[in-house]
Amino acid sequence: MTRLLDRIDSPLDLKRLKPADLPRLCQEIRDEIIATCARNGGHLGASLGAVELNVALHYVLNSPVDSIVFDVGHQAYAHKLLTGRREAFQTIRTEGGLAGFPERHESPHDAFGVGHASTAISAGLGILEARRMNGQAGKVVALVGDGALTGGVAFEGLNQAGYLGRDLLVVLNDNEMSISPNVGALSEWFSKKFASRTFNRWRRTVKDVLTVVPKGPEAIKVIRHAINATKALVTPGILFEGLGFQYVGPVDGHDVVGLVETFKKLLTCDGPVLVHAVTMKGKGYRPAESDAATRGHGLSFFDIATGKSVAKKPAVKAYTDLFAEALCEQMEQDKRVVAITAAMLEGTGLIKAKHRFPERTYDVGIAEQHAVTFAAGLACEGVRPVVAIYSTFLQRAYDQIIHDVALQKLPVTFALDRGGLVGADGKTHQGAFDLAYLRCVPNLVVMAPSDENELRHMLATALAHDGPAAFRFPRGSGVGVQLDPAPKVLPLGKGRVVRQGGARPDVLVASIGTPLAAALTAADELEAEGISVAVVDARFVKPLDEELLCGLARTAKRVVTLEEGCLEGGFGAACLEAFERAKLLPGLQVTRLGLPDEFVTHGDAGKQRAAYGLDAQGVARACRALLGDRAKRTVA
Ligand SMILES: Cc1ncc(C[n+]2csc(CCOP(=O)(O)OP(=O)(O)O)c2C)c(N)n1
Ligand SMILES: CC(=O)[C@@H](O)[C@H](O)COP(=O)(O)O
Ligand SMILES: [Mg+2]
Repeated sequence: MTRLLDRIDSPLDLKRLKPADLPRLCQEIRDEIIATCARNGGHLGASLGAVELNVALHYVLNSPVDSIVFDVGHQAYAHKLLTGRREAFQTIRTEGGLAGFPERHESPHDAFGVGHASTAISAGLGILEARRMNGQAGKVVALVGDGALTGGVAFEGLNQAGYLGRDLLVVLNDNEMSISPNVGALSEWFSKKFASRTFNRWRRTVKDVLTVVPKGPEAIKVIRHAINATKALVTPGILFEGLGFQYVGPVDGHDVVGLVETFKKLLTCDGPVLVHAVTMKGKGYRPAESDAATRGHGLSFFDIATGKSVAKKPAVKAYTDLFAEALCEQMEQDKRVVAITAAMLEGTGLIKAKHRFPERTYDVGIAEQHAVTFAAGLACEGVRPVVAIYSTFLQRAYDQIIHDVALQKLPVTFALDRGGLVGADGKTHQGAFDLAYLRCVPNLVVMAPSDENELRHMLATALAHDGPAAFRFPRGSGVGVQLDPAPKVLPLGKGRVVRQGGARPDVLVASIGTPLAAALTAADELEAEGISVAVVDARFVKPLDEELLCGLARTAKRVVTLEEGCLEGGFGAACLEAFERAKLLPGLQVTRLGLPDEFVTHGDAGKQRAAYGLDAQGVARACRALLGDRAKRTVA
């Protein structure tokens, strides 16, 4: 039997199906998502859980005249399949293939680009308002998860949407999960939904009774008051009603035919409406349903029959695990140390701390801004908070870092995971900017470890420092070095010479963070060609070891700086500023290696490193280029 899915080249084809065909289509979409994620990895659980919501919305809407604005965008796989990208879907998250998240340039049906959480309501409202101003038609639906609703910006959007009273439809996709089980008072409030089903039944009964009892105005007032009072006790709806939304729900988010009926009705309503759909993360695929926080959220390659990963197990421990162990070690020794994550217990490794020190490990929800200011408050009272957030997500909390922490010199430690290239998640998730965005903040110490030992030492250094400090480390495996017996506190602002390169090296390679390994391999290669290379591991971007770097640069006259971060304002830029201050410019030849001034797309991080010249060959090439004819002669 041919698949219904194969007949759908655009949402218009979907509308040709009968409602009764939709459950079969949903099953076909699920199979396609599972098969593709098994090959490419991807956000399986969120996408499986939102199949019916995607299908029903496209069935009733007229995209791209009408827009679905996704939150995070990791639940949009069915949307991609229904909007002319069925064939390309198998390339998702791979080099040159479809992005894992909605991207405006990829399709006119991707109304808003996304990857970070909590943006859909604000963006959707903006789109709707612009259409009103331009006299354009087009409905707007914001599809938001319960996790995303723990981010303050979602409420900022609700606040304005309720006030403006525009016809925005917000679909709350409530699976009681963020990546881990959703946390917080809001999440507990939502769990009242089951009680609210009972309430809805009771309200219907009361309405039936009211049709038969005599209707004096006083009696009706009393009964209405009683209904509202009861409702306040049992439904999550009053929260949204208080914000000016009409609340509908809870509805079954997997009943595609029911959803079509509900959406049809709600899209004719005036004013903002929030429909509360109850779904299950990983729906329809047992391994993802039963292990929603890990297998259900995001996976690399897996075996469809068992759901077990078939990705090669790395021989060396990941930096994330090492960081988590180092943090537990510090928490063990110092009761003042607490750990904070913004909904990323698994991703940051803090789940280890949560198990060992539940009272001192906080998951604050997808609320990076709050995480940082909460840490600032803790630090005011002598607590030593370690805020573990991915480099890309800490961008959310920039003013909090500056205004709440650095300005007051509060001893908060920032552990930035996923610093540098991240691979398949692409543009929205690259840890490209951290060194640049942190370096310009006064009072902040900024470090990047080159291996596992350095990471442990930098955590100890940050905690020993009476002020704010940050260090960033990459996604993936460490180098595999033997661990020192104990972490050490490093001298602030001091780099280390890892390779002397003789009394008069031909080139200085100044490296920050894990690219050091590439610098050392390049130096070996160049030495075999008769080129002597000094290699410095700067350790600190701020304070920068200007004395060391300028001293060596003065001798070598040629410098290659190396970082896995943006060139604009990053480590290399810091070195240039130092050289300028030391009056070494002009007179010094400097090549800066790093990420270019563009958003780096999804692909294989290793290949991307090579393409940007950040691997050993790239470093060697840059050194040879600085030596020009001399290098050519030596190589010849
Ligand atoms: C600002 C930000 N912080 C953290 C993340 C990482 N993250 C991706 S999905 C997710 C959970 C989202 O939960 P929810 O919105 O309920 O969607 P679900 O996965 O349950 O469908 C988190 C924390 C992110 N994308 N953006
Ligand atoms: C959707 C999202 O933002 C995260 O789930 C992200 O994909 C995490 O990726 P890793 O934890 O595998 O780096
Ligand atoms: Mg959720």
